[in-house]
Amino acid sequence: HSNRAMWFQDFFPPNVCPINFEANTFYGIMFDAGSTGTRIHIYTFVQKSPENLPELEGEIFESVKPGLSAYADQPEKGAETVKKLLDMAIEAVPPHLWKKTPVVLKATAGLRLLSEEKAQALLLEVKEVFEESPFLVPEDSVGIMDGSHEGILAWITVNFLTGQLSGQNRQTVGTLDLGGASTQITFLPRFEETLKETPGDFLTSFEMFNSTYKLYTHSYLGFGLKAARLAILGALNMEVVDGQMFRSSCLPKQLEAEWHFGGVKYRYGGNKEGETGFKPCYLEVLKFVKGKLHQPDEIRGSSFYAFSYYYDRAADTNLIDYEQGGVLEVRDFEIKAKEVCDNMERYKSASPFLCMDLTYITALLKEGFGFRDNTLLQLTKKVNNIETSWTLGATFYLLQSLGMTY
Ligand SMILES: O=c1[nH]cnc2c1ncn2[C@@H]1O[C@H](COP(=O)(O)OP(=O)(O)O)[C@@H](O)[C@H]1O
Ligand SMILES: [Ca+2]
Repeated sequence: HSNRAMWFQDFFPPNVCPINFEANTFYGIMFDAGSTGTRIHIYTFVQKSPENLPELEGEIFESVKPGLSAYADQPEKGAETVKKLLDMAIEAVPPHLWKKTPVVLKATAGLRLLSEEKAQALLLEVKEVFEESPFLVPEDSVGIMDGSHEGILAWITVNFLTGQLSGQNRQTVGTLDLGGASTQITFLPRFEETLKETPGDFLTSFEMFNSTYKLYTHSYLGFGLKAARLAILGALNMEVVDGQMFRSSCLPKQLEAEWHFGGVKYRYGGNKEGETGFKPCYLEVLKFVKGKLHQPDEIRGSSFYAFSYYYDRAADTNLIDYEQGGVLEVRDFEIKAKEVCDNMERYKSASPFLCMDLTYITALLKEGFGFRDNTLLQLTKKVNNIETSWTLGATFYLLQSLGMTY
């Protein structure tokens, strides 16, 4: 890959000069194998001049459901879903750049929760799909990502996209990611006190764009939204007896239904005779959340970027616009949880879990992380038309390791 300036490039506007265009555009393909879906991110970069960092020009994004972990017993079928997405990259990347375009897949909590054997079988099939493709397949192109990397890379993405990693006046923002099976919190501590009171494995130093950052980050496995539902129902890690019913005051009274998760069938329903509504639901949820998470004092007064299921549930209940996102206070989730849980009949056409999900989010923020009622959350799905996902941070890291950027 050559990024040397060509003597003639000043004679053409950059978008017209064909040689210039070809020499300076490159691609990176990053797969996110999440617990609820698999996603492809195809990033385009342009190196405008040899002395500057490549600029991110755009992204093509597509996703499929369910995630790889749903194919635990059919790894070939799982890899087939990856191949379908990879076909999009064949369309998107010009053929002469295929060999120079790296492709990587990182799996998160869904595969972390599978047995080693089943997870490896899935990853092996995916690796074969990559090897058969025309793209550049680096070492370690397929694997399970460390939870701490998930948080750090999402933090890099958001702070890069909001311009906090370059120029002066850097004011980085913390990030909150709520997945299906795990949840992450990441921020740059400002106070010495925070570093002192934080367990060592919650702090990670890394280098990016010629700066070193020491971040607070932690991934809580089993605290994603879907895993939390099972825990709240009391069904997590249970030997489910055939036909056993799990009931909760967070569900509509008359509800009785089935849910398939991790290859197990669960029957669940409302408290037919007993209580329902926000109060009993919050108490149920607290039993699962309280005392389980580290609470750094410093975050109480700062604002955070929040995405994934925080975003989805806020959009589902019109707390924010689905396209634009918006700014909320922590208490807005509680107000909405009360409204939904105390009027469950009115909301049951949406999702029977809406009350439980909103109550869990409220409890996670307040009692889990220890945020204040008025802590501000910036709900964001895209910045400058780029998805706020750890995948962009991971792609920077990949390009850096391949010597395509620095
Ligand atoms: O790139 C993305 N764009 C939009 N939403 C995303 C993206 N990546 C993840 N999500 C959201 O993340 C949530 C699901 O989490 P995921 O399946 O990644 O679980 P995990 O992180 O626990 O493995 C959903 O709310 C989904 O919409
Ligand atoms: Ca995720």
